Amino acid sequence: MTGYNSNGEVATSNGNGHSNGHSNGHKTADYTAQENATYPYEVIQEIADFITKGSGMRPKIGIICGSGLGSLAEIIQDPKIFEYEKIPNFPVSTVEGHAGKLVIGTLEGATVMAMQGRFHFYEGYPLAKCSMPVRVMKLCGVEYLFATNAAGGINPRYAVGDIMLMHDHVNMLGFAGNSPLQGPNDPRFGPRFPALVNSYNKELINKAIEIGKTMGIESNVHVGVYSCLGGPNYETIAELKALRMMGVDAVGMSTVHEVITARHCDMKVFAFSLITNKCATEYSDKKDEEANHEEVMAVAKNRQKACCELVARLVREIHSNAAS
Ligand SMILES: O=P(O)(O)O[C@@H]1C[C@H](O)[C@@H](CO)O1
Ligand code: HPA
Repeated sequence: MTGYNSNGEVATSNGNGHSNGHSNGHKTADYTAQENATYPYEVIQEIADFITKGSGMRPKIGIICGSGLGSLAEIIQDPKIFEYEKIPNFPVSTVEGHAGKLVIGTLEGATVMAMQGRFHFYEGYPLAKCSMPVRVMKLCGVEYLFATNAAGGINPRYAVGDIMLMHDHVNMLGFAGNSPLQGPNDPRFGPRFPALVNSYNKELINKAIEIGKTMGIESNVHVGVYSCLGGPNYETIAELKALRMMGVDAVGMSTVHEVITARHCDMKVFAFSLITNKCATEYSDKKDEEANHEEVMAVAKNRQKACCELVARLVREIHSNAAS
């Protein structure tokens, strides 16, 4: 099978389907040359076949779990679990709070696949590689992408633990000339120049607002604009001020390239940020106002129940509407 080895060269996998180039047990990013970052359709198809044949399932909804939100995948029943390391040509997760497992099974009657662990630009992966699993989902049969993330709240009205339903984004990596769609375009995935207005499905946002009301958390649910920066460093005060002036409500290091890839191949997208920290937009010497990953993980753990419930109820809505 054709793939890429850790030097970015075209490689042929061995008998057990491994060609990830990380056999020494270290979880380090599998560096791939930029020119090889766009996976050919056939390679994506092989990965999708590996998953659908291995699980005997064709999921309709794909879920990407954000930092510390891997428990979203633990509510899936009768799961078939694939470790990323065992999936041919799949990258590996290198970040704490991203387990590196693909979980396929049933949630509220629907067949879903969830990524417990996503790939970030700061891990050393090109954007096309970060969002390649979205194309795998598409060829597995996924029609709806749910993407979740941990983010810093810039909107002063947001509190730690709130949920922001994404209705738009500002693609800062795109401003810098980076896109997951760079390189040759394969029209079997989508058009060369996709439009991104209305990327976030309004019907799903409205349903999620209603679900928030029935959960009694309506005052903790917002609708806002997310921006992705490259990371891994958190933002400076000047950057946060600039983002706020641009209309950004929450900032993180993911999701946008996944959404672009999903919209390119015509998936319906629902995404939300869990606000894990408030971003200071004024200068201060207070150490406790500095963002840190431990706090992000701790807040995510505290709020995982509400996040799981929101996801499960929205999946139920989609499934019951499709069945009726
Ligand atoms: O994968 P997400 O976007 O949820 O993770 C956020 C961004 C960084 O990876 C990390 C920073 O604490 O959390
Ligand atoms: N900035 C960027 N990414 C984040 C943050 C933040 O404040 N919190 C969680 N992920």
